[in-house]
Amino acid sequence: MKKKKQKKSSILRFYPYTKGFRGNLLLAMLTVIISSAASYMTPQIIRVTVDSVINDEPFSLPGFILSWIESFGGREALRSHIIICAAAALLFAVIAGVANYASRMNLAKGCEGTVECMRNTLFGHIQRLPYAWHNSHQTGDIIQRCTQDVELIKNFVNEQLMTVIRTVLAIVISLTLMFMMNVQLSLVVLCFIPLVLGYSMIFFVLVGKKFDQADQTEGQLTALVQENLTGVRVVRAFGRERFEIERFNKKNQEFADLWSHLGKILGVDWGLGELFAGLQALVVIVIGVFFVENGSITEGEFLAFTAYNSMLAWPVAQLGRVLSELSKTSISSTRLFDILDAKEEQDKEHPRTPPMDGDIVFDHVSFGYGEGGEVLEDVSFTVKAGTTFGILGATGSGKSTLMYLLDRLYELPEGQGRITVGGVDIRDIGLSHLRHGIGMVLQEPFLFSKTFRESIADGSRRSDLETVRKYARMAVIDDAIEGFAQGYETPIGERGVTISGGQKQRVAIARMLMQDTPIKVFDDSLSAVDMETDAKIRQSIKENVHGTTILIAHRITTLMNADCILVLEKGRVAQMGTHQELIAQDGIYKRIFDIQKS
Ligand SMILES: Nc1ncnc2c1ncn2[C@@H]1O[C@H](COP(=O)(O)OP(=O)(O)OP(=O)(O)O)[C@@H](O)[C@H]1O
Repeated sequence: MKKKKQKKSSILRFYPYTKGFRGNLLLAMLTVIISSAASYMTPQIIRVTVDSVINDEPFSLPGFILSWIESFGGREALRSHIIICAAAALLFAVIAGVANYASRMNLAKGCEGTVECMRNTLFGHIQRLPYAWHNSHQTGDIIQRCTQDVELIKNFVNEQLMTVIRTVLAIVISLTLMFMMNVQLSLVVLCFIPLVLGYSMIFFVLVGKKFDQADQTEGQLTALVQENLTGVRVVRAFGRERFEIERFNKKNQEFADLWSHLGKILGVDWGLGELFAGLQALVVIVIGVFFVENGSITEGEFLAFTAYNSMLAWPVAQLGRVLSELSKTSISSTRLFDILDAKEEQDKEHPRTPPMDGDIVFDHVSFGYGEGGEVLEDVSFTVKAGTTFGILGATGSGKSTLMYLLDRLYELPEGQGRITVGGVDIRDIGLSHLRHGIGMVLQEPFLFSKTFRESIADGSRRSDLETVRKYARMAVIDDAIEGFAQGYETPIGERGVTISGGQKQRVAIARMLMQDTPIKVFDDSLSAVDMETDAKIRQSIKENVHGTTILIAHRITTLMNADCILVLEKGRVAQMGTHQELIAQDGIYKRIFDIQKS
């Protein structure tokens, strides 16, 4: 089999997200070069001051600087105005400072803009990913990828990439200047670079496992808190507080131990880093003094040399850390591009937009979710336009799967039957058109954190109170909402009032009814309301609602008035007919009816 081209974490893949901020990023790079170059000029000023201003060595400077010094009065003028040398050092320090500021500012703007663009793209992409993809990925993991992984990449560019650029510049600029001053002493410094770099990289690769462990423990700690808060009711009901506190304390202790252990290891690294730097300085000083004595280098050059040597030590050690952290960033970018590479839901090239008020036909439909085998086997039935169609079946018989397929939350593969609405295969219908034509209320509906009025009007063009109340009355929830102090303006959800499962279902029913879709699906959505309210809602829907209605339920009373009832058994059609026809047969429907009647 041809191997799929691996392109997941290539750095070039970030390029499109920099659009609009490339100028800032480029400026950041240019100014960091200026800042680095300026800061490496100070040792040169010291060298010239010592050798050619204080002592009598000839000036070793580019021609244009020499002619400027001559026009000013030469060596003597500088000697009597030594402040000029100090001012030159200050000037370069100011240039370095201003360039550094410009670099930081542009980098922050460029990075934030790029990351904002990435987050928007990610979020938009996730909205368009198939439901199957969402079902096969953990929500917590997706959130972590969109937040922490994006942040890690941002920090890498913001901090570490700049460290790489600065260090490479430091090595190139200072070594060039050092080689220009003395080749032998430069070679001594050069020998230390791979040593410090290698040590630092090996150290951080070894310690990297501990960092991963600390990350994982942090994730577990967060998950533990999240689980505890979500399941607070169970914790209280079962008196698990002490157990939960002990569990948290244990994990927290593990986390703290890991970090204090890491602190010790990092302390060793800092200590060894200082030792390396000291050793390097010692060698340069000993050899340098020897060279000064035998006249190989001047005093000024020696001073400049020691300055460059100490300026190099720390960035080189940092570079080792950054290079070893690159693998962490590359894991994060692979995790991000895993999401971005997932295929979005797609329409056919010329999607059709037929009226959605026709017959719904399931024609020899078979479907399985993957490894678990077939969930639906050769299912065929017709829901006549404008009628109420009931679906009854045991738990796991495939009732919801039928609706997922109708809404194309899962795509029915070619060759496994057809589903049509008004004679048009749903695979040919535009996704948005199809879903706008089908309203669905699930057994455990999700309500956003809004007021009752906003929740019911969600997705509809109108949101005036009178219209909202009309649909709330249909869903038999109006009285309950009016019972709250703020009525329809009462916020629900995390920051608002907590409502019962049955109230939630009825708000969701009102929301779906208000969208007034030609097809309405109630997927076990009356399961949490009492029998009396169930009957009232069905009566109200019968009187007020037009279009095709599909009712999925376990209770026969919920379905018995439907125009046609399908009985599903282990993914197959077991029976189909009206309530009267079905109770007249000796089948599963009658058995359930008898059980529920008694
Ligand atoms: N996303 C999924 N991935 C894999 N298997 C699934 C998925 N969703 C459902 N199933 C399996 O498919 C079968 C049918 O599930 P489905 O939800 O359609 O049944 P149901 O009749 O609606 O059940 P219930 O009455 O409990 O809601 C079950 O065995 C279930 O475990």
